[in-house]
Amino acid sequence: MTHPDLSFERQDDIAIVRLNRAAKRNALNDGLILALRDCFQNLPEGVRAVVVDGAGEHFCAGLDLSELKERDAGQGVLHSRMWHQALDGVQFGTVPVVAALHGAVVGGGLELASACHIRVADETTFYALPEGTRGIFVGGGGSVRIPKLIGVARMTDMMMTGRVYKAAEGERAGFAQYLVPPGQALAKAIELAQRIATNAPLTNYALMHALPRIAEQPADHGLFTEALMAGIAQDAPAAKERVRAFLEGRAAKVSKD
Ligand SMILES: COc1cc(/C=C/C(=O)SCCNC(=O)CCNC(=O)[C@H](O)C(C)(C)COP(=O)(O)OP(=O)(O)OC[C@H]2O[C@@H](n3cnc4c(N)ncnc43)[C@H](O)[C@@H]2OP(=O)(O)O)ccc1O
Repeated sequence: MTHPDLSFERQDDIAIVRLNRAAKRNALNDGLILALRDCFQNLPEGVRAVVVDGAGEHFCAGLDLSELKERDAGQGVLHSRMWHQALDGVQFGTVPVVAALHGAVVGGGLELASACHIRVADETTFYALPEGTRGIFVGGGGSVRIPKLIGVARMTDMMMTGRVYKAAEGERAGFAQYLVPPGQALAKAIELAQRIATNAPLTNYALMHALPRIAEQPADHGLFTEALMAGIAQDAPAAKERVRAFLEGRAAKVSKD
């Protein structure tokens, strides 16, 4: 994985993917979005969870606005689809992704954070969607993902008024599941990723892929899918070993596959 603005660090079963463009507050230009897409499409074998964070004072300042001015409507649609590909790769990829947030999580940065499965924010974090006040629209899947975290009404208010949510209010609104002291988001995200990496892969797969789909389905479809997942999951050797270990009062032998 080689891109000057995206770093990749392997730590045993987990990987840390870092936006590394601090001088521009990790603003996402086309090169960086494509690098992110390629990174999640080509995770090395054995990576069982990923942490995404940003270098410097901020997680991410969103779309690189210097690239916006050159685009017509048709190019804009394709650009948005490119972001969708990249961020779908985060949400619907192969392994769980934990976002470590600090400073600005704005615009496309919030879209990236919302594609992750768990968000840890430190107390310097703030959330905003400046798209509305800049005369543009979200294009990285935000209109689909962000209302699922905070609701349509809050998102509409943020986009219409430019409202900024500070860390604690943002956590209460639903942006983040964990709020930690300044500078501790990465350590907490790594701790969570390491814990998640010990889950049975089928469990993580079901939680990443089945759960959000079930939540969208009419009740009878959802219950049907849930029953299938319940049956498949409990039949997996990893599940049998883990339940047996609990009943026998010993540590489970955790397999790597
Ligand atoms: C429409 O189709 C789309 C849309 C999208 C997604 C859209 C969006 O993301 S819109 C939101 C864009 N982002 C912003 O409006 C935030 C702008 N930045 C800031 O408000 C601040 O920089 C800050 C993040 C709060 C940080 O403040 P501070 O620490 O004081 O840093 P600055 O001095 O302001 O900036 C330093 C340096 O970085 C450059 N920079 C910052 N943000 C951006 C940016 N978003 N784009 C480009 N450059 C940025 C800033 O200009 C400074 O540069 P210097 O050269 O002057 O040092 C998705 C997909 C679609 O299809």
